[in-house]
Amino acid sequence: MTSVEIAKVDFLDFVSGDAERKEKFVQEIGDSFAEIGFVIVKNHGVSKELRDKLYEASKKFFELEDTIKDQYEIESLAGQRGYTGKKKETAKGSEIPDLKEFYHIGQNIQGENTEGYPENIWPSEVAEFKTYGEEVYKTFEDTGRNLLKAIALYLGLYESYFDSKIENGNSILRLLHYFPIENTDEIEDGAIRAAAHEDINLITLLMGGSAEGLQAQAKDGTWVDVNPEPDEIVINIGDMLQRLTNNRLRSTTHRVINPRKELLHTSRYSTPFFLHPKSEMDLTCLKSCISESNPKRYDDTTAGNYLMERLKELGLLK
Ligand SMILES: O=C(O)CCC(=O)C(=O)O
Ligand SMILES: [Fe+2]
Repeated sequence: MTSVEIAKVDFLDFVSGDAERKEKFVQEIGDSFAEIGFVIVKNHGVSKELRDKLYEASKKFFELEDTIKDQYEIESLAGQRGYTGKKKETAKGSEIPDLKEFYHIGQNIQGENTEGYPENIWPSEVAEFKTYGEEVYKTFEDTGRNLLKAIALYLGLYESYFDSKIENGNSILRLLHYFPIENTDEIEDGAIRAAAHEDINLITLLMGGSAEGLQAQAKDGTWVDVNPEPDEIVINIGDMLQRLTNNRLRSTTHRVINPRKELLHTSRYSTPFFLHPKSEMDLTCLKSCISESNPKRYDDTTAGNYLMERLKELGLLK
């Protein structure tokens, strides 16, 4: 059995202005997304300084008492903004809640057309949370737009194909904390940090797993460790892009496993950015991805309807 390689690429190759480097980048990420659904990217645009600042702010928030954090959990928002408490989210198909808590920051558009986008919630105890959260959100929107340009080229579409579809899209920045477990009696048998799941959105940009644990499932079922360097981010394909490309690009199942017993009492922090389009984006499978050997696998739908369906499955929307 050959081991599966997740491509490591340099984002500067895509924006270098050198056609050959650009073409190589497109091919490498596309092939890796088609094979394992993941790539690792360096020089992605979020500076070390900004990364560190967001991490500090996140740490400061999650170290607050649960009773304070609970004030930022607003049930009517279905987890789309603000805090979601410990052991609340259960992966699709799993019975046991994940060992995590998280905070969601969403799209912030000024003026008209804010329909469907609830306002963000900011914790008054950690003022920097808003400053750095918004800055990382914007940077990831830019990096994500560029990565989608590369993906469009790989698929034979025009480079800016996704631009209008993701402008002011419904993306979410998730500050995640896998909390320390002092005593294994506190956790249900089989509970892990994040049970096996697929992401719902177009692509995910994941920053700064402060500890190991992320694994992606290869086609043959084996679990592959995903361990980027601190200055790299992990990109993976979500279900919306898998659907649009009729499975040509893979939305790979992934999970975060628990550390060994001696390290269970330590935290793990990470920050995924779930890049979503606007709700009206048509997710009908691309004609170029349908063939006799790969017949159309999905019914036509829009991003908005698909998201509702998935949130209901997660028990977040009634
Ligand atoms: O924490 C990680 O490394 C991955 C998180 C993840 O997969 C998710 O929140 O969807
Ligand atoms: Fe995920």
